Parts: sequence; C-alpha cells; structure tokens
Amino acid sequence: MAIPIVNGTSCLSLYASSKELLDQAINFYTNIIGLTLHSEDEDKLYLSNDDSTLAVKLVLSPKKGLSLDEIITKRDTLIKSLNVHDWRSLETTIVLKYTELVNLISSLKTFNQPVQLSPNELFPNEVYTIDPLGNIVGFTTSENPLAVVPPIEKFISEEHILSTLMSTTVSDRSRNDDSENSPKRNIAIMTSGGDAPGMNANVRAVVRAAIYRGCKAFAIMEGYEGLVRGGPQYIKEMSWHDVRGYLSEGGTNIGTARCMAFRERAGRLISCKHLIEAGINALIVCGGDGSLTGADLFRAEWPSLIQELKDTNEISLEDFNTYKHLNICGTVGSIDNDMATTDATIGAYSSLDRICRAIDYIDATANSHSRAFVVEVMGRHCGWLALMAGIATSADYILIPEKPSSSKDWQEQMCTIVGKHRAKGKRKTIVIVAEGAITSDLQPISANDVKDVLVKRLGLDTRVTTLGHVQRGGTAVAFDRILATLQGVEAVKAVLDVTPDTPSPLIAIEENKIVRKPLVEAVKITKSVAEAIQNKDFEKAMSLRDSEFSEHLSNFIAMNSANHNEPTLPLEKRKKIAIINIGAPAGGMNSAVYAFSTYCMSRGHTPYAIHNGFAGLSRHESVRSMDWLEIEGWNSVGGSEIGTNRQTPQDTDIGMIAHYFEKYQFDGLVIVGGFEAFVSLDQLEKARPMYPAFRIPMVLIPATISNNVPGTEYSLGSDTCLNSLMEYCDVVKLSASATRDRAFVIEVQGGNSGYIATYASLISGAQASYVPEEGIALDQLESDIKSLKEAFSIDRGLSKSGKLILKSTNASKVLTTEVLADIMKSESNGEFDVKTAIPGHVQQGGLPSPIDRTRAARFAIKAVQFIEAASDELLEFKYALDFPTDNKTITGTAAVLGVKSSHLKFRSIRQLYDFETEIGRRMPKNIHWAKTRDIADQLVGRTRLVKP
Ligand SMILES: Nc1ncnc2c1ncn2[C@@H]1O[C@H](COP(=O)(O)OP(=O)(O)OP(=O)(O)O)[C@@H](O)[C@H]1O
Ligand SMILES: O=P(O)(O)OC[C@H]1O[C@](O)(CO)[C@@H](O)[C@@H]1O
Ligand SMILES: [Mg+2]
Repeated sequence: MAIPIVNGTSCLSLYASSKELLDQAINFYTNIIGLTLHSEDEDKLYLSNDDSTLAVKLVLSPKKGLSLDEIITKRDTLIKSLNVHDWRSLETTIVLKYTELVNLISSLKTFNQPVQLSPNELFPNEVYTIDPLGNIVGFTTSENPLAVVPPIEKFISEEHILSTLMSTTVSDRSRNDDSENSPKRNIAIMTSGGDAPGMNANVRAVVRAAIYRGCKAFAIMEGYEGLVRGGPQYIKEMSWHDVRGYLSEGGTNIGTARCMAFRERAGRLISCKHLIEAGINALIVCGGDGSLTGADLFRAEWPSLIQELKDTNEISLEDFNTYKHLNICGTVGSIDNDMATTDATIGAYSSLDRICRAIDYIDATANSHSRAFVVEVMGRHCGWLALMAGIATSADYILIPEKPSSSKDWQEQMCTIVGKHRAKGKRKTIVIVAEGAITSDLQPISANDVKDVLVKRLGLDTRVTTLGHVQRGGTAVAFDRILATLQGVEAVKAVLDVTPDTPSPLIAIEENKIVRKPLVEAVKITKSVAEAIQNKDFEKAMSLRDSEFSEHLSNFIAMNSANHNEPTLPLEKRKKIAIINIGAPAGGMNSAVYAFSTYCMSRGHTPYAIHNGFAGLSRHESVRSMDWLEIEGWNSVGGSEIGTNRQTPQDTDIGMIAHYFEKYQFDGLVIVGGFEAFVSLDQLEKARPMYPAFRIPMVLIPATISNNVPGTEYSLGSDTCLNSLMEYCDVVKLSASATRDRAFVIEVQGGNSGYIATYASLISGAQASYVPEEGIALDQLESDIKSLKEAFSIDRGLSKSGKLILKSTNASKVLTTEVLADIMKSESNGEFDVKTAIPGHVQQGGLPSPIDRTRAARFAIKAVQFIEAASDELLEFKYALDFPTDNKTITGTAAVLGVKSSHLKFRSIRQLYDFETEIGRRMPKNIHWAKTRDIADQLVGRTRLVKP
C-alpha cells in the first residue's frame, strides 16, 4: 500500500508481508528519516513527523441578499480573528500549523545510511524516495502544500485592458516608430480562398491578441483582392469592439476572394506598395493551400518587389529600410484539410460536422426505402472529408483521390463489399465520393458514375446527393473555434518573435498541440502531394499526407471488411476480447464499441460486450458476443447502447467479476469511461495477484465530458459536450444581446475539473469563468463585476452585447449560481440585469460529434492492437505474479490510452494512479489547459488575479 506524503499528507500506514520486511521499513522511517511511530490500532502502525500538519476547512456562507461589500467585511473580520492571511475565497483550506520538510531533506544528507532521492518531475519543489516496502515517500519544500490560493499575480495591467476596451477605430495610421507610446507593430490579418467556418474566430483572436500586446490591428478586406486594390477601404484598422460577436458567426466577415491578379507578379508588386503605404509590418494570412502558396511566393519575392518599388521611386528610402523584410505568418483556414504539416485546418471539422449531419439524415430515408445513396462531398484534390465522413457514418464504401484503383477494380471492389453488406441484411447503402475522386489513370469518378454501377450491377434503387456549399455554411464547431483562436493568438506571438533570419512560420496543430512549422516547407510538401498524384505515385502521395491520414484509411478498410473477409490473423493468434462502458454516458462510447467490434472481427478475434457495467456482469452475467448487423448504425447514436453505470469492481463483487472473466476466458479487456473507469482499472490491476483472470492486457479509453482522466489531455465525449454547451451558450447570448444590458450566469458540469468551463468560455466569448481549481476569490469577483459594469457602459444599446459568465458547479459550493447572479445584480445598481441558466445533462450531448466518432474509432483500434502486442509480453509473466517482487514488468499491460501533447500514448495505470493523480479530488495532478484559461481571459480583457 503506497500513500505518498507528497503534498502535505503527513500520515502513512505500513503494510508488510513479513515481520522482517516491516522491521526494515520501521528502521527506515525511525532511524533514517527520523519520523515518530504511533500505534492506534493493534495491527497497524502510523507514522508522522512530530509537528504534523493540521488543516481545517473554513466555510463562510453568505446569507442571501448580502452585498459584496458586506461579505468582504465579514470575511475580513474572520481573517483578523484567526490571524491568517491570503484568504480570498469564501471557502478555502487553511494550514494553521506546518513544519517545513525542507529541513528534513537537508538533514537526510547527514545520515550514515544513503537515501536515494529522486526529483518529482511534476512538482519541481518535491523529491521522493522509496522505502523498503516499495512505498513512495515524498518531501516537499512548498511552504503551504495544502493551500488552494496561490499568491496574487497580476498578469496584465488593468490600465492597458481598459484603454484597449475604450479604444475605437483610430484613423491615424501612424507608422511603427520607437516612441514610447506607439504600438510595437501594425499587424494585419486577411482571409483568403474559400471561406471556412472559424475564420471569423481567427480574425477576432488576431485582432484582440495584437491589441492586447500593444500593437495595432488591421484587416485586409476581400483577401488578396484587397491587397491589390489597397487604400483605407480595403486595409482597415480594427478596434477591440469591431470583432465582437465574431466567434459564433459563419463565413468570414472581412471577406475573401479568389484573386487572379495576385497570381501575377504585377499584382504582388502593387500589393507590396499598398502594405507599405498602410504601414503594415506583419501580415497573417488565414487561407488554404493556394493562399499560403501565394503567401510563400510573396515572402520569397519581397526583396525584389521592394527593391523595384525603391528603384522606380514608388517608395522612399526610409520606407525601403523600414519594410525590408516581410513578416508573414500562415494560419491554415480551409475546409479541405489539404495542407501538409498540420493535422487539421480551420473549418475542416465544421464541414465534416455538416456532412455527417446530412448523412445521418439520409440514413433514415435510405433505410426506409432500402435504397443506396451516393453522397458527393467537397475537398478539392483531398480525400480527408470523404474518409473521415466514411468512418464517422460507417459508410459502405468511399472513393478518394489518394487511393485510386483502375476503373474495373473500384467497381468490382465496391460491388463486392456492398453486395456482402446487403447479403448480411443491411437495408441501406451509403457510398461517399470525394469531388476529387479519380481512377488510377487520373480519370475523374463522378457521383453519377458510381450510381450507374450500383444500379446496373447490383440493381439497387440509388439516389445521388451532392452536398455542395452547405458544407461550408454555418457557425464553426467547438474544435474550429478553439483551433482558430489558439492559432490566432500564436500567430501574433510568432510575428512578434520572428527576426529577418527566422523562416516564416505556419501555425499548425499536432494531435493536441499548437506548433509553429516553416511555411516554405509546408508549401513544398503540399505541392509534392499534387505532383505525386499527377505522376500516379499514389503511395508517395499518401505518405506525404499526415500520418493520421493513412492510419484512418487503414482503420476504415479494416472496419469495413469485418465479418465477411478472411480474418487477417492466424487461428492461434485470435483472442476473446471484452469491452465495457463505465461512468456517465459520453459521446463516442458507441463509436468505440462499434470500431472495437468490427476491428476485432476483421482480425479474427471474438468481441464481447459486457452490458450495464461491472454491476451488470457480477449480478446478471451480462456478457454477449457482438453481432455485426446488431451494431450497424451505432456510430451515429448518443448514449451507451451496451449500458453504463458508475460502479467499480469493488463496489459490486470483484470475485464474481473474476469468476466470469475466467468462465469466458477473456484474453483482453477494453474499458471505456471516465474517472470510475480509471479507478476500476486500478482495482483490477491491483487484484491481479489474487485473481489470475485479471492477468490479461487491459486498456482504458478515456471517455468523460469532464476530461479529468489522468494520462490524457483528451477524453471522448468532451468535444460532443463542448458543442452542446456552445450551442446553448450561443442561444443564451443571443437572448441576452437582444434584451440589451443583460448577463447570464451559466452553470457548467465537469466535477472538479474546470476544463469544460474554460473551453466553453473560450468558444463563447464569456466575460469570466469560475472553475474548481481556482475557486471564487472575492477580489476576483469584485474585479469581474467592475469589468462587467464597464463593458455594459461602453456597449450601451449596441447589438451583440449580451454577456455570459460561466461557473463550474463545483467552483464554489457557497457561491451558488443563484447567489452569484444575485450578488452581480445587486452590485449593478440597476444598470444591468443578471439571470441564471443551467443546461444540466444537455451537456452530455445528443449525437456524438464527428471528432468523438473518429477519435473513438482510432482509440478503439489502437486498444485492440495494444492487447495483441501485450498478450505476447504477458504470456512470459503469466505466473510471475505469484511472486510479488517480480511483478514490475506486468504493470505496463494495464494502461490508459491518451493524448499527450502531440502524441498518442499508453501509460501504465500504476504510474498514473500512484504518482499523477489526486485521488480525493478525482483529478490529474497536472492541469494541461492552464494556458488556455489565460488566453480566454486575454481575449475578453479580463484581469485574472488567481491562477489554478
Ligand atoms: N501559386 C500562387 N501564386 C500566387 N497566388 C496564389 C497562388 N495560388 C493561390 N494564390 C492566391 O490565393 C488565392 C486562394 O487560393 P485558392 O483558390 O487555391 O484557395 P485556397 O487558399 O487553397 O483555399 P480553399 O482551397 O480552401 O478554397 C488565389 O485566388 C490567389 O489569389
Ligand atoms: O466556392 P467555390 O469557389 O465554388 O469553390 C469550391 C471549392 O472550394 C472548396 O470548398 C474549398 O477549397 C473546395 O472543397 C471546393 O472544391
Ligand atoms: Mg485549396
């Protein structure tokens, strides 16, 4: 049993398997690290340092109707009488007595017996060592390890924000000079190529981040066309308020175009002159592969363009010297997702959302008439939209430019697969054709070609649906708002960072991480994809798309061949693998079960579903093998088809569970769920010495809207949740705006995790968000109310001025949503109204989002692959667990699959549970989204006084 005393835990129980071991451990604690032993129980020993930490929790409950001033006065009296300081919240943990363990650490060095101390990577002011029983013993130098309120840190000056908020469009286009008050740079943003949902969010982020950093922000209207035309009509300075409401608006408000003139050198020459005239010294281009190719060319040509302008006296020598280097940066905005070196382009997932919704609708009518539908989707020369839609809607067949075959082959293959699906009883057929679909002879394949084949060869009643520009319409999904916002902020940072010697950057995303890539490289690789296709080198084309693309394609092919092709594994390698859902429903749970089952079938494994969680198993032996036809369509439904509940193995009957594992001879287990699933995996792993049935590979696929599973930055369901919440917030904001002078306090779920509240505030443009990690500090509340008043007084009577405040349910138990709204209302002195809105379980979402569907497929298939690989490894250790000292290697076979920065990783449950989790709070120790909170606040001009 290992209970670390890291983070202020001052008590440790010792359990040893023999007297000898226990004596060794006692010696270690008493003689080596100098702790005192206590015995309160006959068979248990407790250890603590003499001056053990005493923590008390004080809660001040404000009576309804108390003003903020009265509450603060009350709190201050308490603070004085208790003689504590730094207590700014209504509820907090205060350490009244504490002896610094730092002394202990230094004294360790003086003992004769060496103690091996290791640094704690998560917390730099902590070290740990391992006692003879294998317990982790941690030491901290933190002065107050139990305090939840860190020292006040002002991140930005309030004056700066206020002056920014007050600024209106300034017509004076003063050039960037070095005088103290002048802005650092004049940064312009343009949107170009086909419009894409999220472009507005990108413009908003660039404008506000530029102003926040003391720069002037400009918009180039109508893409490159605006640059070619020039002048104040096309190059406009933007104020903080000009982009209000942009987050929820589709298309691009600053206009876009496909501009022929910019393709010519003459067009670029005049553009160069116009940029200089406007005093722009940094340009951010949000567009697709074409736009960024243009940007790259512009950058490469800039020295010759500016030279020519000087030689022809179009610009002065001073201008020539000031604007010698074009400071340019790309943020990729296109629904096509065809730009190399980034996993996703702004708009692609919104478009995928429109496509999946349309196919979900088509499904119903196709099923009713037992028809086939050929759906043509956009994407120009890229098959990403078609491929992802194929996975998300479990289409029967897809045709994409990256994997063409001869005219004869694709027809043959499609008819075989569709024919087999029909023979198995499927009533509907969906074939998705990318608009760029071609044969291996580069002949285009149209939707009508596909229809003709289905009609002639299979006699299917077939219809064609071309989705067209619907795919580019509407508001951006949550992912695109996040991507566009984070990329916009990063782009501003990037143009301020670059020097004449650094390559122009493109802002990309890898898994979950925003990164900078060289623009020139990205353009080069993108071009070579097109060249490879033209040269019929399709393997190369595929390899040049990002690695996720080919992974998704092989996953689609595997799932699609389930249960009718010869399985890919030899008989002796085929296994019995079970899947179970644990915890609250989360979007993507069904998709995970679907992908798991079909992939297992394609490999030759037998997939089993354990229905209704561990309680279902232990009480009703709820095990069923999966049937292909039964799971058809599960991808597109919300909730959990196999049933889920929160009970862990120990909550039910772990012995019975082991019995059934034994009975069904499971060779592997996939658990899909949130924190209870995490705890369940821990319990099963710990029970391995007792129950050999659990000595099988086990993988947790994180799925919870709270996104609080240690070991991953992403849990299935959190995207679906964010989208539901975003739609809810948009509607509430619309109402608040229409009513004028109204704010809403919206209560957000998420347990002790502020992830959902933080991201929802980023994508809805909320004025403030309160999360459990920070609590609600009174001075923060005071400051937020002050900003709210100021914002309302500036916005008076204007449109789009509704305000939102998001509050995690657990941010404060005392300051409930109602109380918070009451305080704000009474502080408003009648200048604005405050109402509450509680979306509740709507946040679990209805239909799973395409992101959750496709990620679920990827996670589930990776989980099966992990079980295949770990089984071999485990075989060697099958009996090793009878000897406790040998059990180390096996712990890696019970793992959490997660996204960590830019990688997908399997992390051992032992490492995660023992070192990286705050079990009591049901949270990972490390909060990966702290920076996002800063950005969400920056972009609404909020001054945050408390950090998580
Ligand atoms: N090779 C190039 N040289 C100069 N300018 C270019 C070049 N390619 C594209 N552009 C400019 O970028 C504009 C947009 O390009 P394009 O129409 O290919 O769209 P895109 O940026 O790829 O976006 P999307 O594909 O999403 O519509 C073009 O109209 C043109 O002004
Ligand atoms: O809107 P337009 O100019 O007709 O262009 C359509 C093209 O633009 C895109 O929507 C975005 O590049 C492509 O998928 C499609 O081929
Ligand atoms: Mg393009």
